[in-house]
Amino acid sequence: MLFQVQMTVKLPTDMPSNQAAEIKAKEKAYSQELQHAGKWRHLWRVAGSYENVSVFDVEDNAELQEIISGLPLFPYMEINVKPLCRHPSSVHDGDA
Ligand SMILES: O=C(O)CC1=CCC(=O)O1
Repeated sequence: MLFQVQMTVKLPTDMPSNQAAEIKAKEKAYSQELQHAGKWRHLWRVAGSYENVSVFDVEDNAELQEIISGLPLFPYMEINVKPLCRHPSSVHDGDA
């Protein structure tokens, strides 16, 4: 199942920079592991904001929830999830 997930990062302005850097490093490692595993299929920066648009390929809603709630930045993000299905005019296979 494919999902578009939009994540907007809102770190507290008073968070010490070393703590922020540590969380971001953990987030990077976590996301790269999932990208290598094929679960996190796309990761795009929204130009001009601390926000990304991602596409996840997961078994079900429960797996998506597990992945998202495990994000090190999860406590500091607004997250919007949209289920995706194949567009009838797409020339690509259903594999996104
Ligand atoms: O910087 C972001 O958009 C948050 C994020 C998600 C995966 C990652 O490595 O950073």
